[in-house]
Amino acid sequence: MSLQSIKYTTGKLEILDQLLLPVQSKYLAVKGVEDGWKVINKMQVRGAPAIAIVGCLSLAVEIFPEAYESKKTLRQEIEGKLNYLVSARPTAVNMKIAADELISLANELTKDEAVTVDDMKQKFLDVTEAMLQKDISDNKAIGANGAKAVLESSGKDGPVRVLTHCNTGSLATAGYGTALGVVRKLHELKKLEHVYCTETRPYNQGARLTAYELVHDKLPATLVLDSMVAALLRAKNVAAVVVGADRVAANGDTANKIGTYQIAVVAKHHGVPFFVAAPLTSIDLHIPSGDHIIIEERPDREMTHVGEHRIAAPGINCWNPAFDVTPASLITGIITERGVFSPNKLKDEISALLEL
Ligand SMILES: CSC[C@H]1O[C@H](OP(=O)(O)O)[C@H](O)[C@@H]1O
Repeated sequence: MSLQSIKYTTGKLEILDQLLLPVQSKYLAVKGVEDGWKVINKMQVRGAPAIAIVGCLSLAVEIFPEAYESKKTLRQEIEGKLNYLVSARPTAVNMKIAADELISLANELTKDEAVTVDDMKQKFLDVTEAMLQKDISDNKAIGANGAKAVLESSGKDGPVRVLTHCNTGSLATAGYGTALGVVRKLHELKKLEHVYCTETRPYNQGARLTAYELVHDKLPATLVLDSMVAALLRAKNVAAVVVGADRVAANGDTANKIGTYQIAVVAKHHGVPFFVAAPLTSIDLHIPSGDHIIIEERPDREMTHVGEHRIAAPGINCWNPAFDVTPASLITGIITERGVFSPNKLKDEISALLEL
């Protein structure tokens, strides 16, 4: 059983094909940007941070063996290929933020006459490769900040029961995870009584991926159906809900896996604190509210079939949005590597942190 979603050494990138989990653990070679776009679009690799990392590394392995005649040529290659990778999936912002930062870097290096084209290529490789370790360290900080926030909100010193949705662990990131990083930290602190994970139809990130991670780590966990959340919060003394994010708007509205919004509504009804856990690279201060977030719609077949087995009547219409938007009013706190923010203070406090 491997929980390493991404394997990378300079010039070589492989991803764990998550469409085959939990039955088969198979790595796929990603030899360039075309491969990168395809494995992201097909959701063989998924999760906002993992998408950005695999996208950028797919460009790194493509340019590594190449010799470029000029910095202008290399800059054009970097800009064009990164913008193409952003198109693979529209909702998560991490790939877009990484692309914008790397294009800005390429522009700066192009203008710097002291920098050769080989220097520029090496700098691009160094910065993209650093994304792996930074993501893991960010997730460890998210875990620590989130565990503290969950315990404080519970009004007791634990152990606590938490609910999570979709997959936000090592299979959605470079390792450890965001919301599942909070769960892992609670367990490390001996403050996790139990974690409940939803199956997360139709891709089943919860049943296939989160359950896989929880069993691998031997955490006390129970899989529940998406339709069980209301009954669970009424009956099982859940202290908090902790979910991930694909894009957090400036006002704290959050796009996350479909089903998150209704969990937030049920949590509000039952007075259960609802936390979003995400790195700053999932926060998009350029959009004022969740109304501006593009929601990806995926193929009907992801709803009508499980593998090759049809489970829905032929001919029925389907609506398959991959995400929904939870309004900031339903969110207790947004857990990041730099701290936990109230949605209504997010923009001002993140701007101050980043000196925007
Ligand atoms: C740590 S980001 C995980 C985030 O991404 C998932 O979406 P998908 O599996 O479609 O990439 C889901 O929204 C998770 O919360």
